[in-house]
Amino acid sequence: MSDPVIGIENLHYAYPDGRKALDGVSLKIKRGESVAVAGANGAGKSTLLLHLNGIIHGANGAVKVGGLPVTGANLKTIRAKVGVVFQNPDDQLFCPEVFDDVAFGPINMGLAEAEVRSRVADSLAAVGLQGYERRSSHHLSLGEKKRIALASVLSMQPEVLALDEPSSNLDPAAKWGLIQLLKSLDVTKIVVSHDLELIEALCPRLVIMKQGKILADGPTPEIMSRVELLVAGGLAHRP
Ligand SMILES: Nc1ncnc2c1ncn2[C@@H]1O[C@H](COP(=O)(O)OP(=O)(O)OP(=O)(O)O)[C@@H](O)[C@H]1O
Repeated sequence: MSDPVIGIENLHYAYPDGRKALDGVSLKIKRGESVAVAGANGAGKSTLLLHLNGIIHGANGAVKVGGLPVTGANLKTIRAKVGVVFQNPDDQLFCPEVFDDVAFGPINMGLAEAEVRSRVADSLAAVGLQGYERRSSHHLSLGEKKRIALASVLSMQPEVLALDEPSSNLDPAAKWGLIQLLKSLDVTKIVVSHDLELIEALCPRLVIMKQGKILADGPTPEIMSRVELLVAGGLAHRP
């Protein structure tokens, strides 16, 4: 595979308390791909995501974004390239007003005020929440908060969007709205999810993780048809 936008080579990670979360993960993702990462609770999916923009770093070059190793020295560049959207928008939104949350990344990138304003307006329009600039993030519905959290990442115009459980706790209409929105975005996507409907609708490629390792990686329809894999990966259960 030529020039992967994400290249992970034999990544190991244990949390400071010694708990092993990743045990030799290798994964290459091409520009423009939309890849789901699934697996049972505790399989290591979120830990993997946190490595992509260096929230966890220090893996000595095991993770590369556009060929650039994710290290402390490269964090600013890496974070402009990879936007991570957390499962819980309250972990992402911390400003009194929506404008400030969505403007935070562009301001941090040193962009001029006019460019910041235009990026905020464009990102809110992209998530269907035009005119929300002066609303309080903390007084929005969960579906709206998730969209604002996405806008706060889109405003940095990342090359890669990494999303942790984007559909969790959304009602069916909000979930399908989000799927259509994500489908319309022309960026590389890595989507951690247990939601088989979302995976089928959004991601042609599916990676299943188990106990810190990759158990399967291939075309979504093919992997979905292998019940034993879904059971082993904690995505389905036998009665
Ligand atoms: N901050 C932490 N400190 C210690 N161990 C942690 C920490 N965060 C996660 N772990 C452990 O690391 C392993 C992988 O966790 P991780 O959150 O990456 O799994 P996951 O696949 O995202 O699970 P879920 O589907 O429940 O979100 C688990 O055993 C978990 O208990």
